[in-house]
Amino acid sequence: MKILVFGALNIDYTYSVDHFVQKGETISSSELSVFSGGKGLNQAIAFSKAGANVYQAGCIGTDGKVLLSTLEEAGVNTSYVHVSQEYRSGNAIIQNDKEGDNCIILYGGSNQEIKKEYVDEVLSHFAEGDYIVLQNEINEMSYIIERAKEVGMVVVLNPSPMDEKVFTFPLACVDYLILNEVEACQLLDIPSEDYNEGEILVSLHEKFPNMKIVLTLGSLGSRYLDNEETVNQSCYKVKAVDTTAAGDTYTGYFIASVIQNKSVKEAMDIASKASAIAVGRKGASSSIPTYNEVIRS
Ligand SMILES: Nc1ncnc2c1ncn2[C@@H]1O[C@H](COP(=O)(O)OP(=O)(O)OP(=O)(O)O)[C@@H](O)[C@H]1O
Repeated sequence: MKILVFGALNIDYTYSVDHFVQKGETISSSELSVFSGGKGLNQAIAFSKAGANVYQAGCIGTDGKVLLSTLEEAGVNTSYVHVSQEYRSGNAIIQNDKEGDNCIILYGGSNQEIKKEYVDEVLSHFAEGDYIVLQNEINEMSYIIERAKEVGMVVVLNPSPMDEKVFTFPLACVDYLILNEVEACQLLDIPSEDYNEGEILVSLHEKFPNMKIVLTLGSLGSRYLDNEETVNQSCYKVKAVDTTAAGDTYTGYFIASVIQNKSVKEAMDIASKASAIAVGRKGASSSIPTYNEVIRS
């Protein structure tokens, strides 16, 4: 059984600054850190660390060698990643000030240059029963979902970041929907303050009765609902240092565990343990723990 994570790969340039740059101003940065990111890359790494046989698809520029190295070091198969000669890799310019606040310029770059022929080529290497895992940071999402379903793949969607495009996706083709509370309320078009988690989950199930739904709730844990069972999972207590990639870690570990024939309850438990460890560490993909770290914790 193969898993394909088809999503965005980003180079994050993080500059430490005294204050955010103002209109017309030039400032110096005391430190530059370069990180590999993008929800596609983070989730592929989470799958690999969870012990899954995972392939990455997506498009980078010739400046994106660092992204391939990060993936390969984590054990992700990168042979289907496309290297564009025309576009730069997706990237983010992040200013990080003394108070720890961020201000970000995001450039989609090659992440927004996915071509249908490339999608067809990648999917020709996969078969019925393989899994495809998608987020919402690349173009041609509807085409990818439709084609993956035609191939007979199990479709996992994490509709993040949530925007109007998600409403145009062929959602009837989605088997697993993994999302946080804010994304769920946007998808249901309801104000979050008027509904509790249970009501949100039931409303999602009414709207998408054939999906297996995982609602993540930050430090309040997570909930699962399908036609057969409801499972509530509390989170593992940890001193939160950096919540970046908590959801990506959860998605990778949850689906990897389901594929390893663990029960939903067991999969949620492992995913919660893994994401709590990630929350307790600084960084995005670098904070995702290995399977051994998770079971020993
Ligand atoms: N403060 C925390 N302490 C322990 N576990 C946490 C904490 N925050 C998140 N988690 C775990 O991570 C899971 C996913 O978190 P969350 O619901 O915040 O996802 P998300 O909003 O998609 O995250 P992100 O966008 O930051 O990657 C939660 O269901 C929980 O198990």
